[in-house]
Amino acid sequence: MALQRLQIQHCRVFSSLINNQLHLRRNQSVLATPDENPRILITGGLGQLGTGLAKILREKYGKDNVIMSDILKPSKEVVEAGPYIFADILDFKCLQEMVVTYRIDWLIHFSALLSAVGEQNVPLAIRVNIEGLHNVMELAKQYRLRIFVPSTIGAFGPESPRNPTPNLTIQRPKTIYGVSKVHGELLGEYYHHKFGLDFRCLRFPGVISSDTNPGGGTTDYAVQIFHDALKTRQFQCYLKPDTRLPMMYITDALRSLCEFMALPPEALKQRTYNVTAMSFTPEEIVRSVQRHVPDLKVTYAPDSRQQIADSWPQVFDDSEARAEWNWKPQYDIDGMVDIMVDALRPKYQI
Ligand SMILES: NC(=O)c1ccc[n+]([C@@H]2O[C@H](COP(=O)([O-])OP(=O)(O)OC[C@H]3O[C@@H](n4cnc5c(N)ncnc54)[C@H](O)[C@@H]3O)[C@@H](O)[C@H]2O)c1
Ligand SMILES: C[C@@H](O)[C@H](N)C(=O)O
Repeated sequence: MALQRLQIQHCRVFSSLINNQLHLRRNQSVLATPDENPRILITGGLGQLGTGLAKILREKYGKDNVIMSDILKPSKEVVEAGPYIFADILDFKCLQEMVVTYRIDWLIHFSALLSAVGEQNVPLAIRVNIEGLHNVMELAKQYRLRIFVPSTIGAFGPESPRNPTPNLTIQRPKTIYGVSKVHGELLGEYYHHKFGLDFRCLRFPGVISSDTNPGGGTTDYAVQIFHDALKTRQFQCYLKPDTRLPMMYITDALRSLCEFMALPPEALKQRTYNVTAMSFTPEEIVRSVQRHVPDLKVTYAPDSRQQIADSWPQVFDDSEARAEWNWKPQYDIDGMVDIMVDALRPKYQI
């Protein structure tokens, strides 16, 4: 099948003579963001969120209707699961070729450097998180795509109310990650008002999952604790024991995204919503994990991530998502810990 032959390929420059406006006119009728059977492109698809989302969307919309892209070498499992294409988010032509070739309707933009790694390489974070965003936003405008760009609790700063942090409040983040996310929120809303772009954005808290390694965030201690507890029964936490942060189990996070993306445009009163499920501190998750691993020993050695965490929301107010499109999480801290331990226990054979 032609589609299968295209699964792994380096993107070629489609044509130096492509006229974007001509494409826009030709494709307007066929790329009309259908709600029932959209063709979906996920950028940064091999990360923590993309891996799980592709499975859900492929079950719902069909394997060949969900195109994964990233700059990482894919595993055999990824290749066999459906179309995967190498695509650097900084390469506009490459992204454009994917959108045209696969007749994409929805673009889920996950390529990013997260908060802690972003602080280690600010120029790269600016390129990937801001220039990359400009590329996908422009593509979505030109080809009339429905576009999802995740934001984060990291889009707030110490001047924001931290307990709780409402949907609309002052945003003065102190990381390049947060600055790039506020830029994304504002640019998306601007494109929506100016050009009618169907831009959608959820601000996620720390997401906890078992099937991929997290990509260098400040909340990732809440994933690492499971691996260390099951493997060595010892865990060193880089945050202080009483650092409270909003969190969410991945099943809830991805369900919120799928429900939000499936809403008809007229059902949305706003374009950017807070979503969350729980808030806890390191000492609270330690107690919950100790229900399964009673001899777990924990030490605390705060590092530069403490300063980031101290500037972020402690409790996230997602009442507007709950009221306006019925968002409701299913996992609390103990429910999340039970499922994480069940999922990871076989890996460490205890
Ligand atoms: N995981 C969380 O806790 C969380 C919380 C809030 C928001 N988010 C947001 O969700 C999105 C996905 O997060 P994640 O946890 O899956 O991150 P991740 O770090 O696991 O994945 C990001 C992916 O982007 C890819 N990438 C990096 N540079 C790229 C480039 N030049 N071109 C193309 N791809 C590139 C990486 O290879 C990686 O697979 C991000 O925008 C992140 O800010 C995540
Ligand atoms: C919170 C979220 O954006 C990510 N997990 C980070 O800590 O950077």
